[in-house]
Amino acid sequence: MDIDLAELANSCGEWLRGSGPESDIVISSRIRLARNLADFPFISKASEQDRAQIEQILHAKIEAVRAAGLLPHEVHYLDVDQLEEIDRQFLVERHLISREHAESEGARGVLIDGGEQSSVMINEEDHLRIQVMHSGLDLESAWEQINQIDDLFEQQVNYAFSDKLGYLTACPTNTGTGLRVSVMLHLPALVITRQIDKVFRSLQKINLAVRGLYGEGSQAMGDFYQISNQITLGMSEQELTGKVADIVPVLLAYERQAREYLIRESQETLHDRVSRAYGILRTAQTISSEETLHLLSSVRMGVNLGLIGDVQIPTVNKLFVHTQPAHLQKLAGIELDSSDRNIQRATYLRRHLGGEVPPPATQN
Ligand SMILES: Nc1ncnc2c1ncn2[C@@H]1O[C@H](COP(=O)(O)OP(=O)(O)OP(=O)(O)O)[C@@H](O)[C@H]1O
Repeated sequence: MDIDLAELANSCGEWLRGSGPESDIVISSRIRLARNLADFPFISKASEQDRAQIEQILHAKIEAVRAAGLLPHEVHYLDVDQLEEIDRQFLVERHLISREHAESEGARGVLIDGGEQSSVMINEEDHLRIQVMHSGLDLESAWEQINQIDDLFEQQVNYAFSDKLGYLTACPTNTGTGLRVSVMLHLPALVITRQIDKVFRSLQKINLAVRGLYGEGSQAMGDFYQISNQITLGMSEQELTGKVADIVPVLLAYERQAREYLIRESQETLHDRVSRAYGILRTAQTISSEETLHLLSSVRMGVNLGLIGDVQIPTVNKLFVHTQPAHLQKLAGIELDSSDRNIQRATYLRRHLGGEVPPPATQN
């Protein structure tokens, strides 16, 4: 069950594969379920001993299910409490665990499938947080996959469930279905044309949440936005999935209209913005991750609009993640401080975008 994170760093997670329906704008679709064991207190009230016991029980069940050949893919279990900080950060950048899971303390783990489509966090805010991520707009099959994983766990353990309320969760906002359905959208033209706030205000009015690249409380870096349901009670899983799915075509139409407007009204300015971004990424000698995300966003839009021809979307998507701090260090195989990371990031970008890379220094 061992997984080599350095090897994993070389690949790209499923959600950034850059394929699937509407993948020019819809980066990925994610569904997660919050579940708890009936016989233990919620994590907020659990003792260290409870947490350790929950982790042991769930880990043992996973091993049993795996040994019985009931898990569809190759899976890996990681003891998150025992991981180095950089490895935990790496899993956050990969969107396989949340920042809270990386930063909290005590017995906790994560189950990851080899294709990185699914992961199950143990002892996050709830005892179990199951997630499935697919590239592009693909909520239906993500739902089918997560439903199967959920059924598998439900056959093994006794979930906290009330006939009246549904699944019981640590935070009342998740009670009921325990479901969050989200799509990660790339909306640079709505940002440039300053329409994004208006769009988000309308989404909030219909109870949809808008979050940044790393979920709750995170910034909208690289013009990536997650749109998800805010309510989990009083609606079925299908209705909640439909609510998010129904809004996506509307948002796609807005973003496409904004892109057409930019091309029609200010093509030179747009082309200049995209070309400058590409130029900086191909030539910079030192660059922060924030600036990289910002510039890659323009390049991504430029590729989709045919303004840049010699780089593909999967490459750009990969660069969004590979230039994050923990990935850079995993790829380099050494720990780097912030200023060395900026140099390493610039070198990595030049190498992957066809810029000039100096030959390795020779020793006399
Ligand atoms: N569509 C998506 N594609 C890729 N990653 C996603 C997507 N939606 C959410 N994530 C990632 O999942 C993680 C958790 O996100 P977030 O905090 O919004 O949701 P959550 O699991 O519902 O947690 P909470 O209960 O705190 O609301 C974050 O790293 C986030 O970036």
